[in-house]
Amino acid sequence: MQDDLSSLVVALSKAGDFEEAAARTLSSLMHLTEETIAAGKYKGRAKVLRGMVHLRPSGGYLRLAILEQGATTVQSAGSAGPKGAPSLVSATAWRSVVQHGCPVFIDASLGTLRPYSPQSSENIEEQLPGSFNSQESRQSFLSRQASHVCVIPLRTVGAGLGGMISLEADCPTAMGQDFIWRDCVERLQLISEIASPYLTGLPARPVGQVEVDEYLPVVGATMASLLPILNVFAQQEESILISGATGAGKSRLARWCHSRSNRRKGPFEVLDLIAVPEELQMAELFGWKKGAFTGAVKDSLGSIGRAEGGTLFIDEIDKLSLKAQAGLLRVLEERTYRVLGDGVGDRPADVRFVIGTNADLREAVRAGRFREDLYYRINVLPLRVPSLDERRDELPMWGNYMVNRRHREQFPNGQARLTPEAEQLLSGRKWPGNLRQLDNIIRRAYTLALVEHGAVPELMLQEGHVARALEYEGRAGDAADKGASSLVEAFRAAATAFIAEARRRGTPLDLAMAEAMVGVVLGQAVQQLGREEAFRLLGRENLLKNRNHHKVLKRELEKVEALYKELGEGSSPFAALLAEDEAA
Ligand SMILES: Nc1ncnc2c1ncn2[C@@H]1O[C@H](COP(=O)(O)OP(=O)(O)OP(=O)(O)O)[C@@H](O)[C@H]1O
Repeated sequence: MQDDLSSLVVALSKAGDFEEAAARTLSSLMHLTEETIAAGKYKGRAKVLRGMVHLRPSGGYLRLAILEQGATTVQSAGSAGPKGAPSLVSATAWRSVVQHGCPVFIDASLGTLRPYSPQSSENIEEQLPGSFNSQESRQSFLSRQASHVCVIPLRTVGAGLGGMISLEADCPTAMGQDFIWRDCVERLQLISEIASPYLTGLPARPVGQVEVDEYLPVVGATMASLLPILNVFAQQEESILISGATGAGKSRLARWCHSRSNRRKGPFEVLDLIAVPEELQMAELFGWKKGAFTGAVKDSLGSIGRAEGGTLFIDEIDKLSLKAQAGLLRVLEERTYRVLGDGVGDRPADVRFVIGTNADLREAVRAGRFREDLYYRINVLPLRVPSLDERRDELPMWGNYMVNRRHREQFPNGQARLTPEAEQLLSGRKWPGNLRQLDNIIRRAYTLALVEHGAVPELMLQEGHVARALEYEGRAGDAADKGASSLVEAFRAAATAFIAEARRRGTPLDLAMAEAMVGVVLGQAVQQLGREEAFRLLGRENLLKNRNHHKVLKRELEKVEALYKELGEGSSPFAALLAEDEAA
């Protein structure tokens, strides 16, 4: 063992990248496992199948390497291998090492796991947790002949759990019995500890040519290192959890995953929970039959039904009510769902889920707002989208891409570019609002450039254009970044709610009703601030001066009134105001 360890240390110190370190480590671990089998009662009856290194620092997957028995190089996320993307299900393994903080032995045939404790030889056996009860993870192990699995936490210096190593063996005769893991686990742990700094510290092997498309048009160094994992995730059937700051590009990445999946010919549906009131979430998810509740005038498909054969992206998952969480968990586990008010029974859910969040779901679990079993169930393939500030090398490329994309809407064969000085200006500042904020600045700068140069096919965005766009943003105050995007968000939320209502009703809602939004803002402002202050704040002081404000307020509030009536909601909260104005 001493010699083996010395040669492992030498090999690791020479390793140039993560893949090489993973191959050395896994081959040592598998070799030790084989020796242990050969020395025990399962000699000749057990086979070591493969080992995997999963790097999962907080937030998401970073790297994955798989060493199949007999191979000398790892199959990494970037090299899918002859059988396509490697199957990755590790929800159970991950959950158990996080929960127990020690090696865990899984008996996949029996569906049980045992945390290893050196102090006690007691076998405290547990049923495999949540996600495993669904049979899915268990089936995944069994489908690759893995009857027994040993999972070892991968610790990083000072940073806690950085990932795990799993070793899979095939030994049907050991079903329900203590397999060999207990005999070698401490040595397996020692090897893993020695390898940990190399596995977590070495860079990934550079990927070759990166293919870009409209959903991921710009790939800098940070995103390039995530692409292999993303590629593998895209091709799995399990749920992907995409976390990241607002505006960082989660929904585009979800689309990218769909476009690279086997379901790409199917629909891509989005359910943005920020726009769906809690009481409508179940209906939005599952759909309903006519008469299922008041207002359900005809049958309607829910998001799951509409995503049949494709992908459903559920954004802002932390907004899901506890009741709807139970419903979603059932879909994920059973792969069936029931339409509200449907007496016929369950329907199969042929849908792949991609989940988006910018909230800390672990915190939500701790606070009791999010079900722990659902958290682990959707956390099978986690990915954290880095913020724009974490991938600053992309800034000039994004700037050019965004301006050119806009320009080509007018001039399909034209070109718009940023000057090097303008690029530098973008690169020199922080982007708390991420891609969305950058897009807004580029849009403003583009308009300024058009005003100056006219609509010409070849357009240059100069430093001055970008500076003025930034200045404009600055003038609106430091809170502008947040304010502008949250105001847009608020409008977007209102629009999504409008669409959701139109769908829920099953009867057409006239688009003209959306115009009532102006009246809602105006009415609300007048109620909150008084007439004069409200008109001043909303830039309509002139109406006060020429005494046209009564007429305008009346016109806008009538639209609101009509909307309330149409929706069967009775009088609007501005009815008294309207009566007042009519009397005036
Ligand atoms: N591939 C892209 N092409 C062009 N613009 C993009 C792209 N990705 C992101 N953006 C810009 O960034 C904005 C935010 O992108 P996206 O909606 O994907 O982010 P998000 O992380 O899902 O945001 P949120 O959490 O607020 O829903 C887009 O509206 C667009 O302006």
